[in-house]
Amino acid sequence: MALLSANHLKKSFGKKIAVKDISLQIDPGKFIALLGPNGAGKSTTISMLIGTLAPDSGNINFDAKIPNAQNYHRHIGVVFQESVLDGQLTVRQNLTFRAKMYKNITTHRVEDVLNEFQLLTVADQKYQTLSGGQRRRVDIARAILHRPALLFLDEPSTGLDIQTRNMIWQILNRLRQNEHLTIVLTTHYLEEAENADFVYIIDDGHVIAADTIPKLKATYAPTRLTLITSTPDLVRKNLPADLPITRTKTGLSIALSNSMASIPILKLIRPLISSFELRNGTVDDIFLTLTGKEIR
Ligand SMILES: Nc1ncnc2c1ncn2[C@@H]1O[C@H](COP(=O)(O)OP(=O)(O)OP(=O)(O)O)[C@@H](O)[C@H]1O
Repeated sequence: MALLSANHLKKSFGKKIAVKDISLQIDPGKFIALLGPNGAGKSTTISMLIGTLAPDSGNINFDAKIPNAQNYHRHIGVVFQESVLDGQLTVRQNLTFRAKMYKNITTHRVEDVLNEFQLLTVADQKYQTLSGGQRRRVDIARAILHRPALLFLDEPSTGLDIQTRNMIWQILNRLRQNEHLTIVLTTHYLEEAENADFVYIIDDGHVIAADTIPKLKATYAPTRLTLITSTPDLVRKNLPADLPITRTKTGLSIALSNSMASIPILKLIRPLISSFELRNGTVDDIFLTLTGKEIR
């Protein structure tokens, strides 16, 4: 049973149709990415999923364990693009204040989370004096304090350096493993979507593809074997006729399902080529194939 499913969501702001038709399903324990360029409709979708914006049409269904909207917010954590914390309060005060909004969150839990997010050294520093990466860690710490089943992250890495991004993902992956946390991420960082269990590619208010990364790559961004040769016709004659081969300036290019499939091919034509190149498909290639444009 899906934790959450959305069917044919649509949302306009005046004449602007931000979300035209988005359906998606969030299964427990999974890491789901909504990938798309600026303005694709990701944040608007998240706002509808978390209940802060009502769709014009379409519906959202919750798992039976989350019977009504009042209960729903206890099961979710949200990290918004803009922080919702008080800059004048310290990190510890912000988290303690948040903890008081829930029953059963002990001081011990606040300290554990500070420790988990490596924030103890800045715990008594005002939030507004923190670096961007430290702030983001506090934002996420706030969002998971009440142990939500489902965490929404709206472009959490924008503007962060690679070390901070890696650190945040180490913590999130630990939470996924230890607490079975389900994550819904919006991003335009292709490398971030690469680790997701399932990806919805969104463009211009629509889901234009939805699948696992390996399946999306196989369909829209195959591994490509490029053969450098001065005798392309001869090489072609020596290869199975059903291979998807195209001519290039310097030889031939073959689309493959995976890199291992190149081995028998290379064995067949080894004496006829001067060199070869093997390139695995990327998430970038998927987006390019689907939309004809780069994501950023
Ligand atoms: N409150 C609003 N009023 C008018 N237009 C809006 C409003 N919110 C969003 N839009 C428009 O709807 C479209 C989708 O916006 P949305 O923020 O959902 O996209 P996004 O994919 O999250 O983009 P980004 O990655 O830049 O956050 C954009 O063209 C945006 O300008």
